[in-house]
Amino acid sequence: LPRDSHHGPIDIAAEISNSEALENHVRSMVDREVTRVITTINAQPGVVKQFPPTEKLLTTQQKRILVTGGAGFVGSHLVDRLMRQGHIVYALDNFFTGRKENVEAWIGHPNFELIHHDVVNPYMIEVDQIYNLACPASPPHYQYNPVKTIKTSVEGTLNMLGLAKRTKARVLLTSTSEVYGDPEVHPQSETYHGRVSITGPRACYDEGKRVAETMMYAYKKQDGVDIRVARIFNTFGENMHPDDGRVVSNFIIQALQGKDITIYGDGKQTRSFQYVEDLVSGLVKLMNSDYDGPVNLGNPDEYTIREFAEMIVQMVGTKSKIVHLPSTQDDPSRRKPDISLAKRVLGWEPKVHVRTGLERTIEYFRHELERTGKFSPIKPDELKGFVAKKSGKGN
Ligand SMILES: O=C(O)[C@H]1O[C@H](OP(=O)(O)OP(=O)(O)OC[C@H]2O[C@@H](n3ccc(=O)[nH]c3=O)[C@H](O)[C@@H]2O)[C@H](O)[C@@H](O)[C@@H]1O
Repeated sequence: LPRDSHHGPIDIAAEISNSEALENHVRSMVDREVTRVITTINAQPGVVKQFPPTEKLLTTQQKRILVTGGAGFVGSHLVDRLMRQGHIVYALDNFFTGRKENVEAWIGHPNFELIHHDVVNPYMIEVDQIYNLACPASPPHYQYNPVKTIKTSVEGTLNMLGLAKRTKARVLLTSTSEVYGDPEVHPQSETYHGRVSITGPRACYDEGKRVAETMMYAYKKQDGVDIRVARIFNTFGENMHPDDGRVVSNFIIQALQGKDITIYGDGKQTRSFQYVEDLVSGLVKLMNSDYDGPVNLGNPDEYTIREFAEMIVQMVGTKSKIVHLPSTQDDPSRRKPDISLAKRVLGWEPKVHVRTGLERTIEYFRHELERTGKFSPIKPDELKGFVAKKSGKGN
C-alpha cells in the first residue's frame, strides 16, 4: 500500500467507493508497473524494444484516432488508454509544453505514430475520431505568449473542425472550467454563462476556449459536424511537467525539496482537484456517447489553497514553511464543478480520491527529481517578463 508519511499506509479500498473502481485502480497500478519494468528493460543495450500489452481488436472495431497535444500531460494519458484499448493512435504535438518522453513507451509500436506539428497550421489525415487537446493550460505557460495561445485555441480548433468536416470524423474539444471565469454561482453547471475578463491576463486562454466552443457549435449547425465538448476542471497526475507552474506540481516540488510552499494571495481561494485517470475515462466516455452539449468533467472535492498546501506538507512529511506571495490578477476566487450532467448522460463520476492521486503524483515527482536534479517552479510572471523582452517571438 502507498504510505501516508504521517499516518501509515492509506487504505485504498476504503477510499475507493465501489468494486468496479477498485478493479480499475488495481489494473492501472499494474499497467503502470508493467510500463516501468518494460522501460527499464528497453533501456538495456542491445535489447529489442518491448511494448505494453494492447487489446486485439477486429478491424471493424479498431478506430483511427488523432490526439492533438498527444505528448502533453493529459494527452499522453489519453494516448496510453487508447493504445491499450487496441486503436490506431496519431499523437500530434508541437512540443511547447508536451514531451516526447511522455509517450516514449509507444514509439515504434505499429499502431502508434508521433507527429511533430503545430495545430495552428492545417493538417490532413484520414481518421475516425479527433481529440483536440492542443493548448498550453498552465497560467504561466498560456500567458507566456498570449497571441500564440489565442491562435492555438482559435486556429487550431478551426483546423480540426475543417478536418472533421472533410473526413466526417467526430471531434472532441477539451474546453475548460476557465470559461466560467471568476464565477458568481457555485458550484458551476454547464448552464452558467460565466464571468470572464475580456482584456485581463487570463483572457487569451479563457476567451480563446470560449470562441473555440462557439466554433464547435457553429460547425455542427452549419455543416453537421459531429462534435463533443468537455469542460475540464483542475486536473493533476503523473507526466505533469516539473515546470508546469500550476499549484499541484509547484507545492509537491517545493515540499519534496524542503523549500517554501508559495501561496498566491490569502489562500482562501478554492479549487476542486481531479486525478488524470478519472478525466481520461470521462473524455473517452464523452467521445463515445450520444450527448453533444458541453459537459463538465471534474472532481467536486473542493479545498481552499491553504488547506491544500497543508495537506501536501503533511503527505510529503516536509519541513517546508507555507509563505504568502501577492495574488495573481483575475485569479478565480472559487471553483467547483456541478457534475450532475456527466453522471446522467455519461454515467461518469470520479473514482480516485484526491489523496490517492496525490500519493502517485508525489512518487512521480520524487523520481523526476532523482532523475534530473533540482527544480525551481515557475513563478506567475517569470515567463511573461521573458517574452516582453523578446517581442514578436514565435507567433
Ligand atoms: O489545473 C487545471 O486544470 C487548470 O489550471 C489553470 O487554472 P488555475 O485554477 O488557476 O490553476 P493553478 O495555476 O493550479 O492555480 C490554482 C490556485 O492555486 C494558486 N497557486 C498556484 C501556484 C502556486 O505556486 N501557488 C498558488 O497559490 C493560484 O493562485 C490559484 O488560486 C488553468 O488556467 C486551467 O485551464 C486548467 O484547467
